Formats: sequence, structure tokens, C-alpha cells
Amino acid sequence: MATMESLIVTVNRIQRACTVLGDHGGDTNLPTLWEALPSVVVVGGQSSGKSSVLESIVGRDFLPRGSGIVTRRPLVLQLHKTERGLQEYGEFLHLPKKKFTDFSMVRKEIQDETDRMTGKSKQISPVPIHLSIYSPNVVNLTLIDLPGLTKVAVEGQPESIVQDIESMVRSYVEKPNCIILAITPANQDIATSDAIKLSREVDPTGERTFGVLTKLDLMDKGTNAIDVLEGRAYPLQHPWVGIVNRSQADIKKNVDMIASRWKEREFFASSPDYGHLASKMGSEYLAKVLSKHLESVIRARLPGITSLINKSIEELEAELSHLGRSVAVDAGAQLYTILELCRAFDRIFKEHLDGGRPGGDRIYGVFDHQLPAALRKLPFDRHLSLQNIRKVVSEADGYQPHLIAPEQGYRRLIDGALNYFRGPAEASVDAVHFLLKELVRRSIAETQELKRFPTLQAEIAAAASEALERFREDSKKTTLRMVDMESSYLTVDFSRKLPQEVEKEIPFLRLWFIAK
Ligand SMILES: Nc1nc2c(ncn2[C@@H]2O[C@H](COP(=O)(O)OP(=O)(O)OP(=O)(O)O)[C@@H](O)[C@H]2O)c(=O)[nH]1
Repeated sequence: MATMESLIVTVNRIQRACTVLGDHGGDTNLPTLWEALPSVVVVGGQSSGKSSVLESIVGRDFLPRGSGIVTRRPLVLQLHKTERGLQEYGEFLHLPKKKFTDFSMVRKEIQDETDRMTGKSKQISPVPIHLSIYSPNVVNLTLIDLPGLTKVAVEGQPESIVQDIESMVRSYVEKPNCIILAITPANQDIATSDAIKLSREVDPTGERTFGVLTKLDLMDKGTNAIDVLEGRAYPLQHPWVGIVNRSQADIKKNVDMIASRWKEREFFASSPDYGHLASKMGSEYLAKVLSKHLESVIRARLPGITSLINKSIEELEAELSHLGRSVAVDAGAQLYTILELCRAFDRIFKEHLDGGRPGGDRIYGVFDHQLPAALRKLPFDRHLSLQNIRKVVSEADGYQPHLIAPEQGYRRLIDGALNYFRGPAEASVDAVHFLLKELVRRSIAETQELKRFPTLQAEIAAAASEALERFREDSKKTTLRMVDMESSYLTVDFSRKLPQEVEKEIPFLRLWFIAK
């Protein structure tokens, strides 16, 4: 049996690890170990007696009380049985090593930790609070206390609170590893029990549901719940357990929990209705039944839990090896890592440009195909038609016609022709710019080392893109400046080199290349 008890303790440790790692189940698309771990979830309507049942099981008065919705975060209560005579204490996961021997301080810490997550608002939060209680008066058992199913939002709560609570409760009870502790007050019509309605919906066979009837002592005189407790009414696979907790008056009088347990035992033992069931009633019996059932569920689920843990370890180890060595902490080493990553990107980008990876050939193609093709389309034939030449020469001469060579006319003709080059020159700069941006994107994607640093990857891409934009503007200015330089200084040699037979193709293209 000791092995089984350490089994629950082991599952408790895994559960705490899940919460530390942010895995508390719920609607995440991340793989979750939390949901594979069996636990007992306490479900009931408002003021049904959930907190009282938990305190009766623990034998300590430690839960916050008040009107409206008091429980606003799931409370994962892990009970650890200790040797008789040892001091009882509580310990929170978010305050490791701090032992709470004063259980009124446990209540205050639950309230404070709830407010830390939800603020002073009355909001609820799915992030659980982990509380471990070490006591000789408990059994090894894990219980999760959830906000009470309510019908109305109290002031300061959004209308959606009713739905929000139900969704949170559902996210727990619908999981196959969840053992449902459905709390129903006996002094209300069980047919209207929120807990029974919900458990029947998510666990129609009742194999995961334990029905608890509280407030048996408050039933109207002459009525009893014997039909339910003996399984004739609202039958469940596991027999109902009747509980008598402290009344509000007892709470006010600070009746001791252990004394309250004694009163409960007296109630059942002396009851004419329930005397014959006394050995199977009360919070102590309920705790033992739940602990034994939890052990059997853990035992049954152990192979699945083990394989899930092993699978998670393999996946995490694979991810770790993919991520590579850990990044240094000091600034100098981090800078070195960043420079190394930049060099890796630079190396790949250069290979695209200089050869070894595709890309540079397309840039060459801009000058070897696109630019000449664009120049061939320039309207030199129209610009250099006899009609236009006459027009430009006569305009250049003004009222004094040229005597020998129409030099001014020539200059204007050549200047006008060279201006046609501006468009294709700028288009070539744009084409090369587009190709370089594409090469940056591909180089970033091909730099494996950068994959584990998405932020740095984005920063390098942004810096490279910004630099290319600057270079593009500078390149356009330089290209147009070259065209202007050529057309602003036509030497005599330029004209002398003109081919004698004006070829049909592109006289000025040949003229241009000869002049260069
Ligand atoms: N007489 C008597 N009173 C009970 C019993 N169980 C709970 N109460 C009283 O019912 C009231 C509500 O009990 P809680 O344990 O706070 O109920 P709860 O479901 O935790 O309430 P919330 O979580 O705040 O919705 C308290 O005043 C309890 O003292 C019982 O078995 N007998």
C-alpha cells in the first residue's frame, strides 16, 4: 500500500511541475500532461457546501468564505498524510519552503494570491493555486476546488461570469481522467442540483462521479435522504455519501474541525434514519473512499501517463537539440553570438551573389538581357529621323544658320538621345533592387542558426531591407548622374568616332558604346 501512497505523491509532484511550466490543461492547443493526471474535482452550486466538505476532509478551517463567488481560481489541494504527532502545515507552490502552521494565514494567502491574478475585481482565472497540506489527520489525496456554479453575477462581475464559470468547470469535468465530486445540498430538490445535471451530461454512466449530500441536518423534520443514500433515487455507480458539515453558527463560533467531525459521527450514529449507514457516511469515510478510488484510477492510467511523459521528454529533447547550445548570459558573449549569426547570414547572401547559390545570375541577366532589350525599344529612329534632325538643327541655329558643321544641333540631338537612357537605367536599378530583396529573404530563410532566434531574424531582415532601400536611392542618383555626365561633355573625338555608315540598327547605341 505504501507504494500506492507514494504513487499519489508522485502524481502530485508532476501536477505541481505542470503548473510551474504553465500547463494547467484547458483549451490550449499545446500538448498537456496535466489532463493525463487523474484528480478529484469538487463541483457544486453556490453555497452547496463545497468548501465545508473540503475543510471537513482536511480537518482544518482554511478556505475563504463570504457572499457571492468566493472561489475565483481553481485551488489544487494536495493532501499528504504524515506521521501522527507531527505538526500540521500548509505550503503554497508560489511560496516554496514557506510553511504555514497558522491556517488562518493559509486562508489569507489564498485570498491574496487570488487577487494577485484577478485583481480586486471579481473576475475568475483558470490559473490554479497549488496548496499542499501535510497532516496526520488526512489521507493522500488531491482535490481541485472550483468556483461554485452560479446563476447570477454579483455586482462588480461581468454578465459573462455565469458562462465563464461553467466553461471553466466543464474544462475540468469533461476530461476522462477527472473524478467528479458532485456536491448537492440535501435541503434542496436534488433534481435541480447543478452538480448532478453537469456530471450526468459529461459522465452519463456515472463511473467517474461521486455524489455527496451535504446539509442532511437541515432537512425538514420528517423528511430524509435515505432513498438517495441507499441508491433507490438518483442512483450512481458509486454510492452516495452523506455529510454533515459545520453550520454557519458553528463557523461563527469557530467550532473546531476535529470536534465537528466528532459531531458528524454522532449525527449519523444516533440518527434513526441513517444509523445503519453510519460506517459509510461522513467526511472521513468520503476521504478514504476517494483516496482509494484515486489510487485505482492512477494505477489504471499509469501506463498512459508514463508513455505520455516519455513522449514529451523525447519531443523536448529533440527540440532542445534543434535549438542548439544555450545562449550565453553575459553581454560580450551574447554580442559574439549575434555577430556569428550575422556572419552566417552574410556568408549565405554572398554565395547567392557570387555563385554557389542561385540569384547572382539573375542580376547579371538584368544587364545582359533586360537593359539592352529596353534600349533597343528606345525611339531613336524617330528621334534621329531626317525630319527631326532638320528641326533640331534649325532650332539650334536660331536666326544665324551654321556655316560649316551644325555643332549646336548635333549637341542637342545627342543630348536628347542620351536622355532616353534615363528610364531604362532607373528600371535596371529597380530590377536589381527587387532581386536583392528576394535574395535577402531567401538567405534569412536558409540561415539555419537564425531559426531559433525569430526576433533577431526579423531585425536582420529589417536592417538589410532598409540598407537596400538606401542603396537603391543612391544607385539611381549615381546612374542618372552618369547619363548626365556623358551628355554634358561631348568631345570632338566623340563625333570623330561616329561610324561613317549610319547603321540601320541603333546608331546612337553604337555611338554611345563607341564613345564610352
Ligand atoms: N447546517 C449545515 N450547514 C452547512 C453544511 N454544509 C455547509 N453548510 C453551510 O452552508 C454555507 C455555505 O457553505 P460553503 O461550504 O461555504 O459552500 P460553498 O459551496 O463552498 O460556497 P461557495 O464556494 O462560496 O459558493 C455555510 O454557511 C456553511 O456553514 C451542513 O452540512 N450543515
